[in-house]
Amino acid sequence: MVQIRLTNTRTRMKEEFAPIDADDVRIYLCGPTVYDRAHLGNARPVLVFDVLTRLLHHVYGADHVTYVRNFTDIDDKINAEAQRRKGLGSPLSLEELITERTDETIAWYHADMDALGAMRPDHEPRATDYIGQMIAMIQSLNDKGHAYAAEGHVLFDVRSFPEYGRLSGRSVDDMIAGARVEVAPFKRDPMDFVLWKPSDADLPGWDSPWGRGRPGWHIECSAMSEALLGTSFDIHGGGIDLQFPHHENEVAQSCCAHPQADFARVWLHNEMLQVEGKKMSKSLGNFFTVRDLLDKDIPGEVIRLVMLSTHYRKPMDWSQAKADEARKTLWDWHQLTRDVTPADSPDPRVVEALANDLNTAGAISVLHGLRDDPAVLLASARLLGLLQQDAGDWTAAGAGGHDGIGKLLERIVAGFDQIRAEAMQSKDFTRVDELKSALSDAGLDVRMSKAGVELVRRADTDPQQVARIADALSS
Ligand SMILES: Nc1ncnc2c1ncn2[C@@H]1O[C@H](COP(=O)(O)OP(=O)(O)OP(=O)(O)O)[C@@H](O)[C@H]1O
Ligand SMILES: [Zn+2]
Repeated sequence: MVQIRLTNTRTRMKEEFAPIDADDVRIYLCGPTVYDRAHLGNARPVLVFDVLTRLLHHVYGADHVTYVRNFTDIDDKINAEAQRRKGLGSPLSLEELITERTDETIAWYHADMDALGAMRPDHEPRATDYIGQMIAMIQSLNDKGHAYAAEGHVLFDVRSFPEYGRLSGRSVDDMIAGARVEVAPFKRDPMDFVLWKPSDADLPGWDSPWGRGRPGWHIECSAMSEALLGTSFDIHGGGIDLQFPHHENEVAQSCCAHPQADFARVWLHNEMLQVEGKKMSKSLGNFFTVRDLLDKDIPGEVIRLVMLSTHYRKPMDWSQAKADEARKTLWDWHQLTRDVTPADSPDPRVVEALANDLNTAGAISVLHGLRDDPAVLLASARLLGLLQQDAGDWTAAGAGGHDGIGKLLERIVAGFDQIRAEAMQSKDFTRVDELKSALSDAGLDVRMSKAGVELVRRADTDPQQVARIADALSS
């Protein structure tokens, strides 16, 4: 059997992976808070865990892996959006508006992650369906002396868990010095964190032994992972930004509630997708969504290849040049593997690369060497979720051809028509001529008539150049 090795954040070592139960390998990924569209950074953990799942399926069998990814559907930002809609005069109740917002966000999330070729997890629990389990866990922490109630809140007492800080490698005192922690008069220690808090009368809340309220974010994942995977499971992951405090707090809760169990044995954290050296994030406002890219006719598969070209533990950024390169590669691979039946098994070097701490970049470079063996190329690429059967535009016949160029052409024609109209007014045709020669260089013939501009593809049409022209016209 292939030996998988993974870098465990908990031990800071690359370890040989040995599942608790090879018949049921259990993994949990912290999923999104469903208040808005996923940005490109949010897609990174999804793709990393998708490749991990595919590898586990390959090694242990698809029926012997359980993959859970939650939806956090309790959040101030969700409430704020519902209140905004109410303010705009919606006849729905606040509760209905909250459900409307979370449902639509989950539908977007599914559509966007599907477009990236990510498999749906086996379970996608919503926090609101596990409130009972959260209350029970908080109660048990309270009973064991790890939590205390104060002013309608229940707080976790970090000083009651000597290992607090081990996952992120910091002592409680260092954390207090370095972190911006919420100081509240009812906290015994500034690092104590909320397990339960009161809810305003007009906002969603649940009855509990501590009054009407709602759970803190961290307890959600502790309760949902236990409910679906048990008190000890194999791999828990997310972006490195979650290591502290979210994952540190999950460890504290779960290990104190079940001192005999391991909680998560391996912690897997992906590095950040960055924009000019900073984490792409909603709060910094330096983000674009997966949907933005898809709408610019960048196929999901191109996004996937770009993301997997960098090892998950390295920061990376997105660039048009990377997308162009990936588009070219995929175009080539799709041509090579058209009508090819995949080989029975992938190239062992691809499996080996992935088994070595998910070395996706290494696996991709092996793929580049498989041009002469399309059947093996196809089987191997599929282990990375590439060249899947339903890869969409690349193989679809029709106006767009094989590479999703159709929509780009529509945009270029619209831009061209406008430039031509302006030129007729000003009698300056420089831009029209420039555009015509750029299009010709990109492998498109331009036909102009009274009815408008028509673009005709030649055999040498270069999809990347066409995409660049379309982008330039719409910017
Ligand atoms: N720039 C990024 N690069 C890689 N992973 C990221 C990035 N930003 C967030 N993530 C990951 O995305 C997942 C969903 O996170 P979450 O829903 O908390 O994000 P968010 O709050 O919408 O995003 P943000 O961090 O931008 O405010 C988490 O696993 C998180 O670690
Ligand atoms: Zn979580």
